[in-house]
Amino acid sequence: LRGLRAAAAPLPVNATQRLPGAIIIGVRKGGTRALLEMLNLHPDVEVAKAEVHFFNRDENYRRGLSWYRAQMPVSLPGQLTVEKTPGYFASPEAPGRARDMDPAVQLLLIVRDPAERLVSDYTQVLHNRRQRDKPYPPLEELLLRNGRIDASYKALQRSLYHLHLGRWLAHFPRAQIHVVDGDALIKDPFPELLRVERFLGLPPRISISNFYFNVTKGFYCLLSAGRDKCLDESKGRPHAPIGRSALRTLCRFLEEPNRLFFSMVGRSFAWC
Ligand SMILES: Nc1ncnc2c1ncn2[C@@H]1O[C@H](COP(=O)(O)OS(=O)(=O)O)[C@@H](OP(=O)(O)O)[C@H]1O
Repeated sequence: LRGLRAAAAPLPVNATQRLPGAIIIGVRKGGTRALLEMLNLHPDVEVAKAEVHFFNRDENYRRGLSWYRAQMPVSLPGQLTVEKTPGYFASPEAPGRARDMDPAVQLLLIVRDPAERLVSDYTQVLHNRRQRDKPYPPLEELLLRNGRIDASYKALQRSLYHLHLGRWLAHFPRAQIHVVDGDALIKDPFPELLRVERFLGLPPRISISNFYFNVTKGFYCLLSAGRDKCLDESKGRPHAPIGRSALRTLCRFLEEPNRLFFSMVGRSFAWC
């Protein structure tokens, strides 16, 4: 009955759908869903539940900002609307289009060890192929050609963070992009969330008691208003295997791209 009453309660007159004030632009498999759900714990934040793919898909972009706004949740004045589409980060068109929408939009980029990210990316594609009874080559076949890294492999391209960030920095100042450490978010999410709140100019409302480690899931899950939420089984899948020598070759290949990324963001990460 309480649920029914709540559903029937009229919305305040100033409740409406608004364009996002902050966007989680990627990276794919970096922890974008976890970050969005964690931010949603904040009372001043409303999030778009589904990925919108507005700036990276022409067929959506052509529908215009009114279509984009219609994908957003209802919010009150003073609340921040947030959406996440990991495909934005590597999209050549997304940075300019996002800037055209709002040059002041706040950007969140969650990164993760790029070798680990690549394996996670491969594992997701493999899973989707298997669901449709379609074959898919082993990871090493896609990653290596004659023992050398095949730089055209899409999942590798997506791990070259410096290339993609360079395009965003051509349209936005560095200070407008907050980098979240995705590996830290897995191990200890609360400190990362505190930094995100601060960057977004939100009062600190997310508390350590909103998080608990779920041993069965093997990840932190969320507690809010007596409700318990873990991410679904597509997050935290066992990764496909990669041989030690292939991993070494990959890590060596990533050294220079990682170094370039570190100098762009002004910090370094303990990656492979
Ligand atoms: N709390 C919590 N629970 C579950 N999973 C968590 C969590 N925090 C971060 N992660 C990591 O999020 C990874 C998936 O990233 P994304 O949500 O960005 O993936 S996607 O691009 O939207 O498909 C996913 O990657 P994989 O482990 O490779 O599946 C998780 O490691």
